[in-house]
Amino acid sequence: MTMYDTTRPENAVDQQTIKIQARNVQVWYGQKQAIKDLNVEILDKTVTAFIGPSGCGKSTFLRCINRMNDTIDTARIEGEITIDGENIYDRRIDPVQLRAKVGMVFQKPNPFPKSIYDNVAYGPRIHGLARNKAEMDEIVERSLRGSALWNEVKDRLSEPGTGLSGGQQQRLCIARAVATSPEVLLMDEPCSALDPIATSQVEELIEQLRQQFSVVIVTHSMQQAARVSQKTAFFHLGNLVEYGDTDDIFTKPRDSRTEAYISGRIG
Ligand SMILES: Nc1ncnc2c1ncn2[C@@H]1O[C@H](COP(=O)(O)OP(=O)(O)OP(=O)(O)O)[C@@H](O)[C@H]1O
Repeated sequence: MTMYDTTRPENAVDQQTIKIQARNVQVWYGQKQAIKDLNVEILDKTVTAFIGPSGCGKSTFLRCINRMNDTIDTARIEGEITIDGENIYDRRIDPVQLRAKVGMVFQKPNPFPKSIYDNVAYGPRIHGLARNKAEMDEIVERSLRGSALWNEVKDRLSEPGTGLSGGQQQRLCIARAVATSPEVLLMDEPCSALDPIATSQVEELIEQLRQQFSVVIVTHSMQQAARVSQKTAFFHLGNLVEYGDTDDIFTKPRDSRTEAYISGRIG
């Protein structure tokens, strides 16, 4: 008997296509190294959880996958990250286009100070994804349905997104991220500001989203990692210590540091 439930049938990995590949990735903030020689292959149509003690580099590596670290002056990255075989740090890649393809949801729901409709329409508008109002309406509805929010907001699309509850705001942010039809969705502790009911709604949503694309989630909750992910990566002091099937990481970790973390001895 284990303390983590990894036995749900949907936790079986049924897709083996590599979506994201990182080779010899190193990241520095000024003189301080935050990621040390990281290699990993992240699968398509799979939820991958990043776990590990605070400050071990989970968010740093997550932000490498859509080049959000480009916005931090002191951050410097070496090595290679490819998505579908294409190096995302190539000079020809436009980071804004990349971020439409690799969406991100943050810890704290951060809707724009705009209407619910305009929050979702924002990305499609700047990327020219709709030719007319009818097409935009369709994208907004599809995205809100996809983030399990449509029924709650369909009669008040012109009201401010900031007027929704915390859990609704986070689902609005997920709708905003999926509106540009991304191929990868990065989630940095997406439930840490939510109550248990909103958390379970977002977790159900994650399971649906991974039918369409690759989801990578940073979480401090090992129960959550066990519930939502099929693959888990354990980080410690800037190293990716162990990566494998979630069931294996939680039931028979190979590295003593992983074992110590999941059993609550380091954290
Ligand atoms: N903008 C930044 N400037 C300088 N150092 C940073 C910056 N962001 C992160 N760091 C440092 O890089 C290291 C890794 O941080 P990171 O946020 O990636 O860890 P984490 O595992 O996501 O932590 P947490 O679980 O607490 O969010 C830490 O030592 C942190 O202090």
